[in-house]
Amino acid sequence: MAKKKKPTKIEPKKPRFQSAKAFLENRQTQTTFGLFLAIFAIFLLVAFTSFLFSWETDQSELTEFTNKSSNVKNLLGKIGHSLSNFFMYKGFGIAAFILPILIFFTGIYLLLQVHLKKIRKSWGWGILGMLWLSILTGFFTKAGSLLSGVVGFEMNNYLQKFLGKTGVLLLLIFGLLSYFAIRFKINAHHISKLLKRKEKVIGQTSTDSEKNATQNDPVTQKTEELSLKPNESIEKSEFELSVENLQPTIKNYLGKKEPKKEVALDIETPPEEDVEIAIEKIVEEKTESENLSDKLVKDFGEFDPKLELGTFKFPTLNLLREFNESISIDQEELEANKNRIVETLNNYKIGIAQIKATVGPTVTLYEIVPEAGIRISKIKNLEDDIALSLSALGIRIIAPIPGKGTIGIEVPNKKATMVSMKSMIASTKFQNAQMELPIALGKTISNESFVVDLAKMPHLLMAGATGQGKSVGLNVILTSLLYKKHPAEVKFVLVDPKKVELTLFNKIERHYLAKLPDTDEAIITDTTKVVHTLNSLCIEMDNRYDLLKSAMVRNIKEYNEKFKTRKLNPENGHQFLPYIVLVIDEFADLIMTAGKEVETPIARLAQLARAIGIHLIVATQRPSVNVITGIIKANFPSRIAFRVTSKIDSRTILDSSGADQLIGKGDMLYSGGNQLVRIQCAFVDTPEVEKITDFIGSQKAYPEAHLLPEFLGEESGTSLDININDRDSLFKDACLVIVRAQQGSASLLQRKLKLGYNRAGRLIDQLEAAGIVGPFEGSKARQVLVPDEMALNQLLDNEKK
Ligand SMILES: Nc1ncnc2c1ncn2[C@@H]1O[C@H](COP(=O)(O)OP(=O)(O)OP(=O)(O)O)[C@@H](O)[C@H]1O
Repeated sequence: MAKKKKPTKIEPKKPRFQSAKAFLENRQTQTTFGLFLAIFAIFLLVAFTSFLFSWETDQSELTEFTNKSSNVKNLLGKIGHSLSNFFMYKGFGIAAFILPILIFFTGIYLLLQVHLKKIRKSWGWGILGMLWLSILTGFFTKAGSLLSGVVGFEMNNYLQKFLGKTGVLLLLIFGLLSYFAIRFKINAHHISKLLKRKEKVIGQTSTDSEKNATQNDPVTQKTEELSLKPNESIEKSEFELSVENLQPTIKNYLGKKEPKKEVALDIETPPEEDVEIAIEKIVEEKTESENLSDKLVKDFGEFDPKLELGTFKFPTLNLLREFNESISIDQEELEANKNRIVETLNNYKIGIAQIKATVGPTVTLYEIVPEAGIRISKIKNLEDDIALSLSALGIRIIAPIPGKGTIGIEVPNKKATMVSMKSMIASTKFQNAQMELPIALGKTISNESFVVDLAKMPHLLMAGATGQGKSVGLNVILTSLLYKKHPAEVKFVLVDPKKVELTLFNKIERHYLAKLPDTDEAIITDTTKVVHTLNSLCIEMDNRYDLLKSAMVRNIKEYNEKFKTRKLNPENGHQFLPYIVLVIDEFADLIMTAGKEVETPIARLAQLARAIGIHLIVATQRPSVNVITGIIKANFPSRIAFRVTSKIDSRTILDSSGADQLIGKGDMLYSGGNQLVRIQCAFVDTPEVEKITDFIGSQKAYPEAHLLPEFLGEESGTSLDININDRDSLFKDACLVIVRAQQGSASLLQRKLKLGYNRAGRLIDQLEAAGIVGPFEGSKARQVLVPDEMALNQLLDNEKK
């Protein structure tokens, strides 16, 4: 639409006109412009009409345009007069009246948002008409006449020099006839038909005998018949019909040397010269001048996922506590540490060229430039000795500091400074973070706020011995997201086997939590539900991949952008996809009770879920290899280690030592792939979290928590008539374990076969059905009914018969 209006302004290749284009396509702009054109057209019309009567008297005033004392008679003043003078006198004479008409309709079309294709055509014809009319008027008038205007007269004059008067006249006639021919699609047939119609009218007044003669003339009769509309029936006498059938229609075609095939096909058609083919009017298929989704966006604006909770208010900063966070630099402490470092290194014959201290919230980094020729590994090997001589816990030596040619020695401060959540949330870095899921973790050693994007991580593994700040860390992550993301944009799935850590988030269930259908509590505390939820998330993941595929995008961000700009039809199942953050506290506990049943879906999610916006945060107290298995580790490139008790644990989490030298209380190492960063985790207290969840919880919420797809897990069957073919693939192994141990317990199977509780329970049921173990006996293990392996084999063989 706008293309026509101002083509130069919306040149699509030039992105700098993007905003101008948006401005021109804006509904309000178009309405205003349309109104302007309509009013301007009326202005011109009045001015032109008035000009017809006043032009001669007003002519002298033209030079006095700015002179206030001079007046014109034109109803629309000097401007009206000047415009009329320009378009009529100097332009096209009375033909200029076409101009306001064209402008008026353009304005109306813009107002009504009608397709502008038609008006484009009208402008073409209008301008041609204006030229033609002005030449015509110029033909009959003298120079200086208002009828033809200067343009009309001059053009006429010019043409006459080449074509002569008669030539110009013929040209004008030709112009007029071609106009009718093109515009109204008039051809020779129409004219002949018209003439015949006239004849017919005359015929109606003639005598009966004449009428019969006409009827008997098959040619006339046929023409008339065909010129009738198809639904107009005419009664024919038998005579007429027989005459019609007798017509040797083929001869006419042969005479015209039509190709044989066509003759054969058209053999039934009446004589050609009289047949008029009714050409169905070509209906031009409606086209849209702009992309429909653009139009939708223009009319309704972009889709706003936040609209349903449009009044939602983000938690305010004053809900968070303030601490005294100014780091006090203890000059004496610094000096003493420096002296001891220099001394210790000198004892080992390591000379120092330069030393620099950076005081962080919990540790101070001494950056050392050793003298030339000193081997870095030598310093690294002296780590324990230096720590001893500095008599401090948690010395960490970074040799060399990546990206710098220096060696770092981190020494804990005597007095650690707390990093409050408030300072993190208020930091410009967090506030201005253009991230999908920004997390304000804490402050680095150089006191910089450390903000990371969970969406880029894309999953986070968190470990640390008990009491070192893991739960606080999880709360920091969740709080960061609550301060930055609208309930429509992110949903949490919380797994908390300890049942205490994340309970506070229950208050925001209908805002931020996701849960399985038909469950009461959104926060998951029992293992069976965890397995179901993980499998349900896998289904959600598959569904989301299908959506991405059908939308032809690569990730959730592109998908949501496409959805927002209304390029995806909700009727085809498309919807705005919120990010899903799955938080699992006490992962070790889960792995112990459910084993592979949780490991497999977690690994699957971790491997595939990044593109579709499902992110995992897994926390564990026990960073042993049977909890953080290779498969889990491989899929969690981002890891956080709080203080752990051994170097081995540190290696399990970070693939390097260091976490064992941390000082606890939120002191942590963050590994985002290849580099370790020491961070003092922000501190958020339970009362603070409570205030935030209260603040959010008291606001208008969705009717229910975000529902995950239903997962129909195979519940542990209790029916004893289990089909042999439906048995678990590990049934044989389970039989052997039970018979050998002579103990019918599910936990034995769990341990020996590394199974989850559910599966082990199912196996026991199958064993009972097969008569290998006895019925359930409360807390006691079931009785084993098969004494040894031989008896077992016999039993199983008998079953097959
Ligand atoms: N970032 C921090 N800044 C200051 N103190 C902290 C920080 N994080 C934790 N602490 C202190 O450590 C204590 C224990 O933290 P937290 O409850 O997070 O430990 P945890 O690792 O979750 O322990 P557990 O595994 O037993 O639940 C807190 O009560 C607090 O006093």
